[in-house]
Amino acid sequence: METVVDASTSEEANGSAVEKKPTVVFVLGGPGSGKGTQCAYIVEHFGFSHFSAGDLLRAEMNSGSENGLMIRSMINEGKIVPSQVTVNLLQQAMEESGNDKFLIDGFPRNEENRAAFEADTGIEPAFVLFFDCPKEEMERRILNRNQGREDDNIETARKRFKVFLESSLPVVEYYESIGKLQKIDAARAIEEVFESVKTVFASINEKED
Ligand SMILES: Nc1ncnc2c1ncn2[C@@H]1O[C@H](COP(=O)(O)OP(=O)(O)OP(=O)(O)O)[C@@H](O)[C@H]1O
Ligand SMILES: O=c1ccn([C@@H]2O[C@H](COP(=O)(O)O)[C@@H](O)[C@H]2O)c(=O)[nH]1
Ligand SMILES: [Mg+2]
Repeated sequence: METVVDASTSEEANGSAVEKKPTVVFVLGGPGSGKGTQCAYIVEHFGFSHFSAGDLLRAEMNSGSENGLMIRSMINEGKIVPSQVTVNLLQQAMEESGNDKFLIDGFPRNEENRAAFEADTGIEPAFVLFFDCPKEEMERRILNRNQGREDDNIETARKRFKVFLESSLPVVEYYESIGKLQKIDAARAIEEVFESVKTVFASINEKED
């Protein structure tokens, strides 16, 4: 199994060099909960590279690749693209970034995604941010987004909410069960949400110092 790693190494007590794994934070939350919006602020303040799995899939869909049609059909139905496609795109983006701190937004979407990422990269997240937001608010945000996304319509949004409840929430619950979940009330103004996010990242930085 290939491990995605930063080129840097650290010395073990016996003097042998060991690969230093990148820091990964998964950013989860329902459709329209504000993941992308908050990730942009985190990048500015804390030096992470941000990869939205949905954005990577949309870019792949528009690139004319052999997976393009399959990805478009899955996105328009609100379904989860096979893990290997998404994990490969994430691995490639991480490798090309030259960074060793990553925000992975909107992934893992289900248990299979979670297991595939861990198996292929050997990386477990340092922690998981979860943006908790009522469905009515997420629906309002999606329908007002106006970024030309084909899946921002009421019919697909409802399918995405259903998939979120059935497949993605169990992943959130898993991370809660192992003590890695940082839950944020996302039903507030953008700046207020970011105040809570900042507290989480600041306390993690303190622990590392
Ligand atoms: N706290 C907030 N209050 C009001 N509007 C917000 C807030 N956060 C984000 N928005 C707006 O809601 C819309 C959805 O936000 P964003 O794209 O960040 O969500 P997302 O979780 O990445 O959604 P998706 O899962 O569909 O990619 C955007 O138009 C954004 O400007
Ligand atoms: O890991 C992933 C992430 C996304 N998808 C598909 O893309 C759309 C849109 O995702 P956003 O995070 O809202 O940008 C999502 O509904 C899925 O169809 C995916 O399959 N796997
Ligand atoms: Mg997004």
